[in-house]
Amino acid sequence: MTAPTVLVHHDQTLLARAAAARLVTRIVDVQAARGTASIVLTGGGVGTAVLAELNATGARDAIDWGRLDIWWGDERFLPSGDPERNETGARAALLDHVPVDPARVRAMPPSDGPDGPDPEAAAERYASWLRAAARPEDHGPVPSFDVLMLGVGPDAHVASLFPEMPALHDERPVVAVRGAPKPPPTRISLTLPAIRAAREVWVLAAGESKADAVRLGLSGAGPMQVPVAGARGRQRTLFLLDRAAAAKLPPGLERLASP
Ligand SMILES: O=C1O[C@H](COP(=O)(O)O)[C@@H](O)[C@H](O)[C@H]1O
Repeated sequence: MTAPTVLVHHDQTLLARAAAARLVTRIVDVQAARGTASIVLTGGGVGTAVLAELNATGARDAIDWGRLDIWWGDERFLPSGDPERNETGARAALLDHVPVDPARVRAMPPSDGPDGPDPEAAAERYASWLRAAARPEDHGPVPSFDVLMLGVGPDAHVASLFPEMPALHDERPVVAVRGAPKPPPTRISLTLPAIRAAREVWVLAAGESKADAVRLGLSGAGPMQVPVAGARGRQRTLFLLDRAAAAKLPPGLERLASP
């Protein structure tokens, strides 16, 4: 696990724009080196804003969309097309507008999908897709994602891993979450071991409501109480923040990325 680097942008718009530019560069670099790249999307305000900014930049055409594997870190377990699903937001912001290979876009199953309203079966199905995509050099049941993005809640949750919930102890890569404190209560989520399989983890946070969670996530707190504290990449961990989300960090921890 890597120690986080903290980059602070002036506001949410600049943060989303800069993260989108960083994502283009990373994907293009990986595709040039290895042929294909893999990313993991997040729901939430900033995560969706990054995808909209990516769609708006001409640089998006530098990506070979047909050679990009797209996964999700979590999903609200709702019917296909429900506006609250993270997949729905990602498709509207970006995926409906770029030439992705549909077979490489692995959304988490909806509640009206092949497993019906059984989130445990849906989680196991997603785990089987990840297992099938993992290569021997990944040394585990999930691929070594090139970039895994995470939003963070005011309660410090990441993906659908909420403080003190059993999913935080789970060693399986994907779990069903019932009784989430943030609606909807039933969700599917990658677990911390799956998140930590990523080469790069990017935590995205904007707004003053996230300032305490960000401070705790960088303070050495335990992931049971502060899930974002457990979100770390194998090669790199970035906390990409706006000023409001960084406002409670001790001085010197952050680097100003845009004035
Ligand atoms: O419910 C969720 O919330 C978090 C954070 O969302 P935000 O709107 O407060 O930024 C998100 O990362 C997660 O994917 C989502 O399911």
